[in-house]
Amino acid sequence: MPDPVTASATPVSAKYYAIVPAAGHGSRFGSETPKQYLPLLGRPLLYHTLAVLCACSAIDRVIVVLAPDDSWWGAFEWTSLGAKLETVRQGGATRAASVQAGLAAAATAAAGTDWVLVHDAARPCLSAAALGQLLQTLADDPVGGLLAVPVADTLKRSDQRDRVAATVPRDGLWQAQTPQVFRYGLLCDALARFADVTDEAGAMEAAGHVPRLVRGELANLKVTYPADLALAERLLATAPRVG
Ligand SMILES: Nc1ccn([C@@H]2O[C@H](COP(=O)(O)OP(=O)(O)OP(=O)(O)O)[C@@H](O)[C@H]2O)c(=O)n1
Ligand SMILES: C[C@](O)(CO)[C@H](O)COP(=O)(O)O
Repeated sequence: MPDPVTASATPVSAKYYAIVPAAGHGSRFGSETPKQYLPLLGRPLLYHTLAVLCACSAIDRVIVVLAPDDSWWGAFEWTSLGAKLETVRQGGATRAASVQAGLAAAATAAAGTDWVLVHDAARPCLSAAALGQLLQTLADDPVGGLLAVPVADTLKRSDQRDRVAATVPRDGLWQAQTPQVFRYGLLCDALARFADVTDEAGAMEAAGHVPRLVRGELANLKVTYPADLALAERLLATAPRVG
């Protein structure tokens, strides 16, 4: 069966670069060890995140953005993930700044029409199927888009005493995930102009583009609080993502 990604109509010359911002401190998680290095099924959480990207045949390079003072990366063994992996120690004060450092690292080789996938270090449960679906759906897209899931719960807005101020209509609301995949040149331009955003799609929207929402999986959760790590472990234990 042909690879659903490489068999798409994207010109063969278009390359795919993955950027993994991994320079956060995990303040909401509250651990001394940054959450991306916490153990998950015997390996650092970040290993699982990178394994799915490194195993994807369409992706040419996987650029991990570390904090300049990161003292954790060197303590682990990453060579089994293969030759696509590289690091830059230029993470910034915000996620957007870290992503921009990754984009700069790709600059010497990347063409404006190449694709760049940005994927949170803190999302270790991305499945190869969801990644393939994302790339296949966007293959002919002029702009790009992101994995997301439609909001499934009733939404409440709170007042300052944690009492309900309003019920918010959820029609048309989605939870944004990563990877977020955009044309390299468009994303560089958008983030250079609009860096006060929490995701790449936000910068693209501010620049006047209309990112496409591609339905993902709830299992692609972001490890934000300690309970998320236990959930991620159960998900990965019952459905390994790679190998
Ligand atoms: N200055 C920053 C901030 C975040 N990130 C990365 O961006 C992703 C966003 O996830 P998030 O849960 O917000 O991570 P943290 O910023 O580490 O967490 P917190 O906001 O709780 O401090 C993570 O992979 C994180 O490492 C980054 O590379 N550089
Ligand atoms: C990019 C992101 O994962 C989309 O859901 C998310 O916004 C990043 O985390 P943060 O908590 O907003 O920093």
